[in-house]
Order: sequence, then structure tokens, then C-alpha cells
Amino acid sequence: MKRTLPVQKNDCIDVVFEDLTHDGAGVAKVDGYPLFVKNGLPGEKAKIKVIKVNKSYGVGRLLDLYERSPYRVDIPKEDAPKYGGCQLAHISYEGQLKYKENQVRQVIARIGKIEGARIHPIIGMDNPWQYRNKAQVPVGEKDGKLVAGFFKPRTHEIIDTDESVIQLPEVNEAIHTVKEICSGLGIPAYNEESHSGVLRHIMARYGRQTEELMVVLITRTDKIPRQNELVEHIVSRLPKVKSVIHNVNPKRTNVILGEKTETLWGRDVIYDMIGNVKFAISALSFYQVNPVQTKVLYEKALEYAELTGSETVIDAYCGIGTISLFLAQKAQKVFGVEVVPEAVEDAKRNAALNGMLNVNFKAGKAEEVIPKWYEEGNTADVLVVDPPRKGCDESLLRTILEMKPRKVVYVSCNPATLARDLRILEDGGYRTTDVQPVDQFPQTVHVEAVARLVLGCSPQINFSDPK
Ligand SMILES: C[S@@+](CC[C@H](N)C(=O)[O-])C[C@H]1O[C@@H](n2cnc3c(N)ncnc32)[C@H](O)[C@@H]1O
Repeated sequence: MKRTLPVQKNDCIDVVFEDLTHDGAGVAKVDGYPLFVKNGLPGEKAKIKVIKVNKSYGVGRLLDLYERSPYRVDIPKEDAPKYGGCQLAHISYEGQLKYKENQVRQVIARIGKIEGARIHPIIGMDNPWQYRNKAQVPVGEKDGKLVAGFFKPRTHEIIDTDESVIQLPEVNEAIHTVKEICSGLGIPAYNEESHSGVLRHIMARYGRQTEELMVVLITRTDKIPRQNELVEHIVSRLPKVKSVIHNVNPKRTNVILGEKTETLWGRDVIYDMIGNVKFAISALSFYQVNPVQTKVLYEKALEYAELTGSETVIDAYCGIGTISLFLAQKAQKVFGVEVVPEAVEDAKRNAALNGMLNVNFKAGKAEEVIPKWYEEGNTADVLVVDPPRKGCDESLLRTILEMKPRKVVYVSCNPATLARDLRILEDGGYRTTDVQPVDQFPQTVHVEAVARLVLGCSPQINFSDPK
């Protein structure tokens, strides 16, 4: 029998928000039926309009607030463009930290059913603004003028803005200056619809410790009109620039960077430091965008690994070797595994740059390389994983349970998959002792956490049969 929903599209109703979704929308319930409303905060009473109904949930728009949350912050309408991508900027930082910590606690209990682990108070930033060391902004034209900023949500319309409240001032200044120079030289912006024009994106990257700036011009065409003048202006107006890069992306695609890259001026990399480890960062390589909190996260991972200098460590999903190099300072040997071959090349280069001879990197899937190492008789005392949002592959978890490293340190950017994988490791004989949430991305919905697991319970391995 078809169930009648408690609300209909276009209904205007009064609700009380009970919770926030993982992407920061308010959740209100009508006879148990959840309605997701952008901008609603827990505890607030509001009038909403139902704009969409599905079988299991509906979506509403906030019309009027009767009671405000003490955590609500008002953003002046004229400042809204500076808050692009900041889904939680309408919540005070204290409220954001509370929400993120709760989210970790809830999923660890509900999805992971983990008991007895110490879930520590989240580590936030002293200054939760102006932390991003990188920006890549789309370029377009509006009324004959060059515009650059960010896409209006769910559209391809560019909101022209020179400033983001979460980017470092040096990054904002670089984007603004390059936009002005390109506009002044009449360099045509890329037109997505007709796939014509030249300049697609401007990217700026800044080494916070070294104060080195990289500017990347991403174009559809192999040639940039008035290229020499453009480079001269960039170099003279941005004194911290150490590298000007040209990346060509001739395809009709949403992917920002193309395959062809040339250095127009200066070096092909900038350097930065996390703690006392130095990294060379090229235009295409992945590098954490909040180095202040990255240091906090990695130091926690290092603390949880409890290295004495005699251990063999595997760092799965190692990227350009950032965690591996941190660990290598305290371990006997570190083996990093990463699926992107270019990142592995960067990792090797970074190891050499720091004179670290006890680290080895292998390109390949963690779930294929590590089982093979184990088959060949290699094991680890400590295994660190830092997987993408989807979490660890089940066959990697299975190998961990067979290999039995004394400790597993799990660095995660998605608490839900962290909780799922902790459950699997607990069923196989590990115990989660600590979970430390870290706020890597203030003003946004993202939350990182690092968990420490020790071997020591009787296993109840619960895997489905290998396929
Ligand atoms: C969250 S990032 C962590 C990178 C690094 N630990 C850091 O802190 O910079 C996850 C990394 O896993 C890599 N990756 C994704 N799937 C993988 C797989 N199946 N095996 C190995 N690496 C993988 C990605 O390319 C990415 O570099």
C-alpha cells in the first residue's frame, strides 16, 4: 500500500531542527519523516517551505526564523561571495567544533559500535580563517570583463570575487593580481559553451613556511597571447613568486589540469616545510592545503605509532610521502605505497631532499602491493593507513588481520568509513584505544580523525568469503 507522506510539496510549515546532516543542512522531522533544510541549525524553530519530497526524505527552504541558535553567526549579504565553499560559516567556530566532534562520536558509536575507545575533544585552530595555501579559480567573461572566483553552487556561473575568507592573504593577492594583469593585457577568457578562448583557470600555491609562491596559468591553447609581458608583470608585481607554470588543458572537461606543463619562469617546484621535513611541490602534485593542522594530524599519527627507532612501518596510501617522512625520523624502515606513480616520484624526491635513506616507495594499489609483500614474508610492526573518503579496501583490511602489526594508526577524512573499518579490525582482534578528531578545514563540513588500534583481543573474524 502506498504510504501517504506527512508533508506535500509547497507546504509551508513550522519545524524545530534537531540535527545537522554530514553536509551541514539542518534536519527537522515531521512524524518521523526527515526534512533537510540548508542553513537550519539544531535547536532553532523556523518556518520552512517544502520544495521537494522523496519516499524517505524531503527538502525544505528556510523562510523565517522564530528562535535562533546561540551558535548562529550572520554573514552580511554583500560579503557572501567571500564565503564560497564555506558550508558552516553561519555557525560560530565553537559551534562548528562541537558539531564535528559530535559527528565523530556518533558514527563511531552507531556505525562502528566501538566501545571503550577514548574519543578526545577535537583539536581546532587558534585562527580558523585564512588557512588555505592553494586556490584554483575558474576564469570567464561577463559583460566583456574578465571574471574569476568560484562557481555558484549547482551552476556554471562564475561569482566574481577576489577574496576568500579561508585562503591565505598571499593566495588571495596572487589570484587578484594575476586576474588584473590578464585583464589589462586583454587575454581572452575560456568560453565553456563554445569551447573557445584561452585562460581557463588561475591557480596559486604558497609555501607558508618558506614564503614561496607558485602561479599556474591553465589555458585551452598551447600559446598564451602576450606571454612574455604577462610573465614580466607577474614577476614584478608578486615579489614572492618563485615559479610561473603554464598548464595546457585542450579538452572539453570539468577536470582543471591538463597533461602538458611547462615552466615559464623560475623553478618547476616551490618548497614548503611541515615540521622539520621539507617538501618539493610541483604544479600537479597533491599537497595538504592546511599545513598548520596537517602538522597537528601527523604529530598525532606519530605519537600513536609509538616508535622507538627499531620498527618497520608501512604507510599505505602515502601520497607524496608526507606521513612516511614524518615516521621515518623515528622508525628503522618505512615502506610507502601509493597508486599515483607521479606522487611516488615526488615522494622519492622528497626523501632524497631530506637525506632520508630508510624510506622506500612503491607505486601500486595498497590492497595489491601489501598482500604481495606479506606473501613474500615481509611484515610490519606498525601499519599506518590514510585512505581516500571511501576508506580501506576490504582485502587490505584482511591482510592487516593476517599480518598482525602490533599497532594500526588510521588517518581518516571520512568518519563514517573510519567507523566501518574500525569495526572490521576490532572483529579481527584489534582494539581501538583512541580517536582524535582534528579540524583540518574550518568553515567547511569536512572533518579528519586519527585512530590508534592495538592488537590484543580474541579475534572473531567476520569477513564474507573472498571473491
Ligand atoms: C587522503 S590522501 C592521503 C595522502 C597522504 N597520506 C597525505 O597526507 O598527503 C589518499 C591517497 O591515497 C591514494 N590512493 C587512492 N586509492 C589508493 C589505493 N587503492 N592504493 C594506494 N593509494 C591509493 C590517493 O592517490 C591519495 O594520494
